[in-house]
Amino acid sequence: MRSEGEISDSDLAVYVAVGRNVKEGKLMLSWAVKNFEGRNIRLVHVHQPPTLVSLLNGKMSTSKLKNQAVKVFQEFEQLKMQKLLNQYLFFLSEMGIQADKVLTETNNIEEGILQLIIQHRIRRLIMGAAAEIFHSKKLSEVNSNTAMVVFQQAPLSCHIWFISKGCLIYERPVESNSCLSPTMTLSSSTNSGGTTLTINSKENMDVDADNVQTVMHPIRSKEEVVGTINPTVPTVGQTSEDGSPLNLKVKFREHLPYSSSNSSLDCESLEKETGDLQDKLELAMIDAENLKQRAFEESLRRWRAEEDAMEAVHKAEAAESLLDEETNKCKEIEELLVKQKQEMETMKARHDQHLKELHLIRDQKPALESQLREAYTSEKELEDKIIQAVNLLITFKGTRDKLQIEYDSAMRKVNKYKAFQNEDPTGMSSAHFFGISFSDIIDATQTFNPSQKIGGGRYGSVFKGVLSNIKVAIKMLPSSSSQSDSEFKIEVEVLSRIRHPNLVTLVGACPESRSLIYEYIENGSLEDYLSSVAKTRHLSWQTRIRIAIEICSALLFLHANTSSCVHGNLKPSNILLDANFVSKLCDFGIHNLIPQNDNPLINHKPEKLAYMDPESIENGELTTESDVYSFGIVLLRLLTARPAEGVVRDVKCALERGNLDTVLDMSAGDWPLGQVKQLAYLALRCCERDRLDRPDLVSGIWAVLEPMRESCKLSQSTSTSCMDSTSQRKIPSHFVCPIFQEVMKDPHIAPDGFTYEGDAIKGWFNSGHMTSPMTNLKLENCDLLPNYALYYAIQEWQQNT
Ligand SMILES: Nc1ncnc2c1ncn2[C@@H]1O[C@H](COP(=O)(O)OP(=O)(O)OP(=O)(O)O)[C@@H](O)[C@H]1O
Repeated sequence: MRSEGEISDSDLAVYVAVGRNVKEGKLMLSWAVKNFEGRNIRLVHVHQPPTLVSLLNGKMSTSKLKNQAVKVFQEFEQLKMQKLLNQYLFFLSEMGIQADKVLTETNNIEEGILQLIIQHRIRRLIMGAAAEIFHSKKLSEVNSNTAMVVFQQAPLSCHIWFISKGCLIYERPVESNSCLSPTMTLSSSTNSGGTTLTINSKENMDVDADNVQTVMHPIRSKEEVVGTINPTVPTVGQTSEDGSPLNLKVKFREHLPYSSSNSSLDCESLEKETGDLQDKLELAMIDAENLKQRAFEESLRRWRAEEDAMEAVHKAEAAESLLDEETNKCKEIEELLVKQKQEMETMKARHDQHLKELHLIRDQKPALESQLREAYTSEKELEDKIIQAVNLLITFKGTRDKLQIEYDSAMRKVNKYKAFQNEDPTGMSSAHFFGISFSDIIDATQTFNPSQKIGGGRYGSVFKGVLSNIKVAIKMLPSSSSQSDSEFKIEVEVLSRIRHPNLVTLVGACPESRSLIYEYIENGSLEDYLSSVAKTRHLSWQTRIRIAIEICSALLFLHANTSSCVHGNLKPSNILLDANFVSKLCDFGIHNLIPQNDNPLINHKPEKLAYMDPESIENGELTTESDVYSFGIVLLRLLTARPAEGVVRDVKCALERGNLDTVLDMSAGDWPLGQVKQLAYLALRCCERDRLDRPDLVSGIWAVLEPMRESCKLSQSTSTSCMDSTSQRKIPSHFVCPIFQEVMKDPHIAPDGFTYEGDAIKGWFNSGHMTSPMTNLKLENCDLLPNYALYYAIQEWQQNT
């Protein structure tokens, strides 16, 4: 408790009543700080709670509003108020002033201010002089109902400053004899007429009559208050002519302090007073207009507030519908949950069922696994059986193919044998030689005397000898052959029937010793001439071309034969030259007497392999194209006399470089380069690795060689330079009949272009042949022409020798 006369905090503090107009409030605070430096500043604020019931304006009862919405609205208003006051506090704190605040909550602002003055024993109060819209520095009077009510009803001990736009408009100083007793209490009661404030104070009972009248009289309304200030103005209840309540503005300076001295009025003063009253009435009218304006603004504010309330109601309704929706969703979710629960239970039941089945399967697993193992085993067994069966099938197929080949070969031989049984073009029979015994062979070779040996290769050794006073060459085949005697005899019989001027004649055989007996050819082999180092035995280019033609003719004959005999071993060492340098092929068809298994290629010398068709080396198969390949190499050797290995490469290079003459064997004389080039290209084509790329013997090779025959003959007859002396003394080869092998007496030209002895060729045709004895090619006719030129040449040669 504070003792009487003791100065309290509130006695010294300056209270500043601030409203919603922050700008005005801050100006007031600035004024207060400036004029009351060092004093505590306290904010006075009356919070007007939201009047929901009035805002709703009967459109909706509060009961309809959810309590929650009301609460939220109130909290929102409180927050707004706090924010407002915080702005003031912050404003002061920026000036270094820590301020307090005193608050109250009531609908009536002036009532709230009065309550706070009394409650906090306020001695110094600063407040706005005008309503919010009327604030002005030029304001000369208090222009606010609130200010007027506070002015009128505040305890006289409270000094009040009325401020507008930061300027002091009016000041109500403290009455010298006024004081507020600490025991003073404030009671307020509300009746239908408005608020009544009563200050109960013993001391107040002693103050002068004017003050009592001002402060102690119950106040029923603002108008009544105003009316009590000046008895000359109209009293409460008075209305203006337009019916609006008269709200009279009081000019404080005129009325305060109030003077009670009334003297008798004379007429002049009465008129003056009437004039004053009229002025006041006009002022009151203006005030009434202002009030009307304010009432309109109030209505606007209220309308906005109503709008806000309606919005809040809508929000509340929306929230309610949202709530309903959420409730419905909740229900749906609950239903869904129930459904899912049921599904879960069903699934669980199924899961249990599956689990049971799984257990059952697990129990059966070992049995199934053993079954599977058994199945695997039987599958493997079956697979093995299938593989075996397939292998067996392959073996059977191979055997069948082999048998088929053997059968075909046998059939061919049978056909060959049959064909040759009917053929004996020369009328020569060699059958009498087939009974040659091994002892005859021993005698003929002088027991294989090495001096009698004239050759030897992979097909055995060759001895010269004499049988029945005939010079023969005996070829001793390898004795290890797996061929039976009967097979050997058949093959030999077939070979012995192949007769051609350019083939060495097989005259007999000894199956016992596996030996073949050939006519003896005097002049050695072509290899002897080509590889002669001393070049003492050289061949002219004409002879070489003729040999090539003869060999081609012999091959044509072999290939065109009904049994289509492949030579299979064509090389210069198997081309023998007789006394007239007529070439004769030996060893033809010998590969049929020595099966390939008995004659591995591995034993071949590289020089000999060079003549072999690369394809036949790879697959062991001999074809007519194999002979073409060998012929190509022989031809290249005739041209170059170079070793068989590398001759293809050498000639190719020379042709590419355009200097073929550098690789030619110049011991043959002056090669006709045109023909040589032609022959070189032909030979290279024969040596193509792919069989299909090689030329055909008839259309590709014979067609090139045949035209060279005549030119070659003419050159040979005119040229003597390249012929050795021995050959000049010998019978010219073209004087000899290809069939009889004798100098012709009656030479005739046949349709194949060759000249034969008249009787020999006629006998050939008469025995039913329509082919050439030289080429075995079919002849168009059997017309013969006497070759008189040759006849006279032979006559001349015979006379000379
Ligand atoms: N009928 C024959 N008249 C004269 N000499 C012959 C006769 N047959 C073969 N010769 C001579 O025997 C040689 C060797 O011939 P043979 O065919 O056995 O051996 P090769 O050709 O070198 O080898 P391969 O056995 O591989 O054919 C011939 O070069 C030739 O000199």
